[in-house]
Amino acid sequence: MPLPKAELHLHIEGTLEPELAFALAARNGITLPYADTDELRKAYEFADLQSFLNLYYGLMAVLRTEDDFADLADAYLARAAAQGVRHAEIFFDPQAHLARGVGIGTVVEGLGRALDRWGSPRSSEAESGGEAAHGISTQLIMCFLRDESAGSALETLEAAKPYLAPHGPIVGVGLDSAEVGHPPAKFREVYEAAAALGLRRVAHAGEEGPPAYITEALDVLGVERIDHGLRCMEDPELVARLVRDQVPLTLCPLSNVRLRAVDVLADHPLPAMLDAGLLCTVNSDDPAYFGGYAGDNFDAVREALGLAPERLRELARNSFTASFLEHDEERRARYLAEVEAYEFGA
Ligand SMILES: Nc1ncnc2[nH]cnc12
Ligand SMILES: [Zn+2]
Repeated sequence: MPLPKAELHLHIEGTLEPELAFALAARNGITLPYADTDELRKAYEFADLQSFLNLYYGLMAVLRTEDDFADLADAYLARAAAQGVRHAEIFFDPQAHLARGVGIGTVVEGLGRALDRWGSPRSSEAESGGEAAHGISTQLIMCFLRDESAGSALETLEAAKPYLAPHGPIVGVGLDSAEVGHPPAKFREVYEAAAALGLRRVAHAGEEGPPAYITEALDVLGVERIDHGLRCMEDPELVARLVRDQVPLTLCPLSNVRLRAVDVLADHPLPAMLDAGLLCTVNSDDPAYFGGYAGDNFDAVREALGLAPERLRELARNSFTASFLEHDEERRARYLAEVEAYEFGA
């Protein structure tokens, strides 16, 4: 049985496996610029974030209908459940779909169908095929593309209004896409508007961009978690602040290797970050592209960095502590109790 965990940094579009991409392309009459899944997989050699983003946005062409988004989320949730994920706060990129004529309603309604299906225990599946016996609680976080304009982000927030919590599944806003040259302050106004709507706030910062972007995301955007935050380690004062305030960092170790933020996993600063007292979590980012889902990331850091079982338990505990479960503290307590009761090697 895998260690129970929450996944807090997961782009649903980044769960599009090559097999599903080809199936959706066929369903939608789209010709992909790759002969087959092998050729597509061979293209997953990334020099940096931008080279990944180019392929990632291109492949999204196959996502057109509510059914496509439902199938995408269904496939992710099945894999995540099998790897011990109990709760997932899922990013999506509405602007990347709107640019192709796919409205936010299609995306959210489609994703929502799968999220609802997985929201409760699935004992019948466990009985029939040994699949995960538990459901997954989920929330959606809509990300603004930081290489698009602030005005476009504001329009996107406006379009999302029918789907916001507490009536809809969107609980928060995030900031993703090409980081360097697009500092957080560009999005001050839309984050203020999001706060006024009662939305939670997170942002990618310090993945490729400098530690100053992390500080700016905290000070100007008022974010509650930093996505990645890897480069905080270059600024001891910033580390001291993140430790003091216990600001969660949603690290993505396999992503960092594939996008060349670190050379090899054995060089990842995760152990030093934990030793410093940072509230680290381990997540998969874009698992279809980076070689593994949440549990695979846990396994990889255990092997490459020699993390002891109690360190892994700390990471799992942190994932629930850092999750946006304030509306359901009973559930959070139940998940945390599962983490404490988990027996390694069992
Ligand atoms: N790792 C990442 N960084 C920034 N934007 C992204 N969009 C999807 N994955 C991303
Ligand atoms: Zn990300």
